[in-house]
Amino acid sequence: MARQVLIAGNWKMNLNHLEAIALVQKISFSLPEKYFAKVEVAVLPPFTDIRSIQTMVDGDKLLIRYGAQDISRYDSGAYTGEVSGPMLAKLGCTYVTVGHSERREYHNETDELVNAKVKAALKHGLTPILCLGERVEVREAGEHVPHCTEQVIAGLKGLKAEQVAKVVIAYEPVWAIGTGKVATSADAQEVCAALRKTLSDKYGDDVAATVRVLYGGSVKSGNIGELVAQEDIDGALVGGASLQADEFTKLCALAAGGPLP
Ligand SMILES: O=C[C@H](O)COP(=O)(O)O
Repeated sequence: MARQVLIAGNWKMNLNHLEAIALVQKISFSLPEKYFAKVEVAVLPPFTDIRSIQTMVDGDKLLIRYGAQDISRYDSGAYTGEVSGPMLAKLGCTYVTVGHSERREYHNETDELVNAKVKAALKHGLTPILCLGERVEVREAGEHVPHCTEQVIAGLKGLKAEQVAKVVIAYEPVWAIGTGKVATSADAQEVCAALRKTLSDKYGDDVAATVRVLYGGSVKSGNIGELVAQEDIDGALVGGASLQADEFTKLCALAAGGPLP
């Protein structure tokens, strides 16, 4: 079964709500409609921008999707600073990243918490983008494949096969994030194929054939073509390059097979 390419722009902690409106407008109006049929394009802004984007997407019937960068494991209650699944669902979010390496590192997120957040997203009809990837020392030790397959098993623990089929996985080697050091397409394919094999072994071939596996880490218009040409890479989670309208639009067009708009 053909998996639709997904290009998701993770804005991280950048752009206020006015800047968000300007960027989404630019992307939506510079990427012709035919590209949206070939590639699913999403942005993942800070929480404070989501309502503004929802209003614009609904009002102008834009084809771009959007989501959040994190979700609480809890639905409501005394959890200061948290944002819940029901709140994100009400804002029309499609996606939510879970377990990004920056949250694992700076907010001490464990596999157990990441797993709880994946479940919270699914419970509220959001698609979790489960992020995982190895640090440089793990890669240098040649342990990157088992490291990543263990992370995916932990992140999906307790889910039924039909729930796993709804998840997006993002392989992001930590050493390639924001560094300009992109993994070679062969390196990325090696891990993405191993992740798919793990899904197949645990949940069956149909699930493995359905789940989209993205690559993330210094993705740009210059390398997206080669990455999405790999058999097991179904798109990209894009950081820095998603903050520039021209570059992100070009990247999405190339992921769709071009030509450039
Ligand atoms: O979520 C996105 C990744 O952390 C990649 O960021 P980057 O494209 O700036 O390397």
